Amino acid sequence: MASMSVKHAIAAAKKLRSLQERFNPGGSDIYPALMGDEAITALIPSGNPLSVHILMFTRALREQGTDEQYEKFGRRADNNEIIGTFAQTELGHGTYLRGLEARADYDRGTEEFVLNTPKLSSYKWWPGGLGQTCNYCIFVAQLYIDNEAKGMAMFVVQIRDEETHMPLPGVHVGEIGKKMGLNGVNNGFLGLKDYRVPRLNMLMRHQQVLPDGRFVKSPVSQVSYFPMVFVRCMVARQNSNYLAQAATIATRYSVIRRQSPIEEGQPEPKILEHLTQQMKVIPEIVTAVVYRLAAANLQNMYNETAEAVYRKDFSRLPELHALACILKVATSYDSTYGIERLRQACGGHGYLTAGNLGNIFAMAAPACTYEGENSVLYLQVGKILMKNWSQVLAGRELMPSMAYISECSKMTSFPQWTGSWECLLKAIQYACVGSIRLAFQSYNARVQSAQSQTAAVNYSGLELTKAAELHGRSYVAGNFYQQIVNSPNKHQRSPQFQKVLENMLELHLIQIFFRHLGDILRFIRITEDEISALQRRLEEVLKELRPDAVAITDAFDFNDKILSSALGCYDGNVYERLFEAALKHPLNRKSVPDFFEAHLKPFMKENADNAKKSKL
Ligand SMILES: CCCCCCCCCCCCCCC/C=C/C(=O)SCCNC(=O)CCNC(=O)[C@H](O)C(C)(C)COP(=O)(O)OP(=O)(O)OC[C@H]1O[C@@H](n2cnc3c(N)ncnc32)[C@H](O)[C@@H]1OP(=O)(O)O
Ligand SMILES: Cc1cc2nc3c(=O)[nH]c(=O)nc-3n(C[C@H](O)[C@H](O)[C@H](O)COP(=O)(O)OP(=O)(O)OC[C@H]3O[C@@H](n4cnc5c(N)ncnc54)[C@H](O)[C@@H]3O)c2cc1C
Repeated sequence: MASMSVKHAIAAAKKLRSLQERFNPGGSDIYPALMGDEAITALIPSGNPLSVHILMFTRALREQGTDEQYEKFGRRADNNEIIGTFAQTELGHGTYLRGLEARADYDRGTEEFVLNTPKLSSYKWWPGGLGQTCNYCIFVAQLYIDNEAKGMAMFVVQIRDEETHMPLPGVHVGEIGKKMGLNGVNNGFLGLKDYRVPRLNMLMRHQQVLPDGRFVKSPVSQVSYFPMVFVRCMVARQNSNYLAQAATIATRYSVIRRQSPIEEGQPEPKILEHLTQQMKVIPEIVTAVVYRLAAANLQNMYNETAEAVYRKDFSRLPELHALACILKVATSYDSTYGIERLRQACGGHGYLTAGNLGNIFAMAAPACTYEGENSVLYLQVGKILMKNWSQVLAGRELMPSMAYISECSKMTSFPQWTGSWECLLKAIQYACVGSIRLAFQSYNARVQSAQSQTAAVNYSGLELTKAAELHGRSYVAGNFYQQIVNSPNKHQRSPQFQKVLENMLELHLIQIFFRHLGDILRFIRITEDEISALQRRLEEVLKELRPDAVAITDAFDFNDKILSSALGCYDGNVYERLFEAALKHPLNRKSVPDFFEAHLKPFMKENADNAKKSKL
């Protein structure tokens, strides 16, 4: 599987290169070409062993290295002359970066760094492509000068000979073993023993070690985390894609499959006529659209911030960090749970490999873990919300994506309930700000009682993660509302198209309202009749969107090869394709399976003989 994936990945990389030349001739930015990568990524169902090379290794060289270092390493990496990965996580640490054990000791006598993974737990563990594909890596280690810790630093490390691909002396490298999915990625392990690299192999755009050993600190230490921010932004797009693929499959299957008459004596309807089936499938279609739009917004913000960081303007880093965390978490959680809901909506056939929903789930699910485990990132956002609440209390302005927090903080109570879109959106935002206020009271009480900030974060963790989740809902729903209601190109849309978009907005807002009804009722009085009215509107908008479900998913424009699903094929010949896939199964090559003579027949005969004996 690994070699097949590498073969496909190389074909993909060549296509990526051609896309890049088409979209971005001579440019070094891979963004425009990545638009095509969702297709490429989908075409390698066991995962792309070059993903981390493309997304992290090349970008770290460009963004963390000096211009000279880019010329020496980055250009060759961009041109795929060398293949690298991003080796940060260790067997013993993934989340707590300050606990990483790999070390780089500066030897001023030879102007080299001596790299070591001192214990088994210090081994790099997980980096994509590390096991078999890569001959280089960005090695993230704690920097030591005269045995004094200086923080994390990144080093360009060659791990395999470029000609023979043999591991170099002092390098212990290999594959970490089978996973739930992505088994074509050859995630690997890496141990280094007294492995020396020249001083100029430390990426020094933001922090430097001078030949005499003097250390020049980065103006903003967090800029070394920037490669992770980029992938978090990409995860938001990638996972909205996976959800869109699963929604396309389940929608098409739901208008082919007929089951259970709704009226006695009537013919069996398409299962999408059942209201409960509509509630399983249509909200996932809308969620895929909502996150694709949010991810596009985030990508633009990343581009702007990356350019600013390149000019040493770090002012937008905190907001990008907060949004990248919130969207990476929300899209990976909601896509993973949504794909499983869509698999279940396809009944037994959803459980067949030929339906491909299991593989899409296995591709989407690890995004809840990699690039920052989701609950850790929620806590990160919770901490940022606490800082921003202090700003609100001090009457200071907040970053644009948190401006609603200031507005809601000035409201002494929630206005008269109208049930309008603005009302629903404000309700979610108001509940978020109420949760932030409560979390802050708990957190601040702990800090005031002499608990350290870290401990206060831990013991307020449940309220902090709730506030972070509601902030994510507020941001995503607010972005969708703006795109549908206030978009500058709204007038270019046909009235019919605008109506479909507004139905999707109606469904998204009501669905989020019901998902967080408990959180909302904690801060807003809403009567039983007002809630029942929303229930009716939910049923109504599902009915309204039912005729558009297939057209919306067709607009995702996934061809059959990408969906790779007998349930979601464009021609709708589901049963023929399921049967065709079944007949291809190796066990169907013979009428009598080998295990009959070897195992089954003796087993049945032994039981028959014992039965006879017991009768005698
Ligand atoms: C269109 C195309 C379609 C798709 C194409 C294909 C796309 C495919 C995408 C995915 C492909 C698959 C590849 C997967 C590869 C996976 C790679 C990895 O997993 S790499 C390893 C990832 N590891 C992590 O993410 C580690 C998580 N831990 C952390 O980030 C940090 O430890 C922490 C944030 C949890 C804690 O940070 P720390 O510094 O230890 O402490 P503080 O929390 O106190 O933070 C201090 C200070 O820094 C600020 N901060 C933290 N992080 C950042 C950041 N990233 N950027 C900016 N600022 C940051 C934080 O807010 C604090 O600020 P302060 O003002 O001091 O309060
Ligand atoms: C498919 C895949 C690909 C990957 N690719 C790469 C790669 O290319 N390069 C790379 O460097 N890494 C890679 N990783 C590793 C990934 O980044 C880590 O797995 C991730 O950062 C989580 O760290 P961990 O595995 O140590 O989990 P842990 O941090 O040990 O998490 C275990 C549990 O502890 C909890 N926890 C941890 N810290 C806290 C805290 N402060 N507060 C509350 N709870 C906490 C977590 O929430 C979680 O529930 C990959 C992982 C996967 C699954």
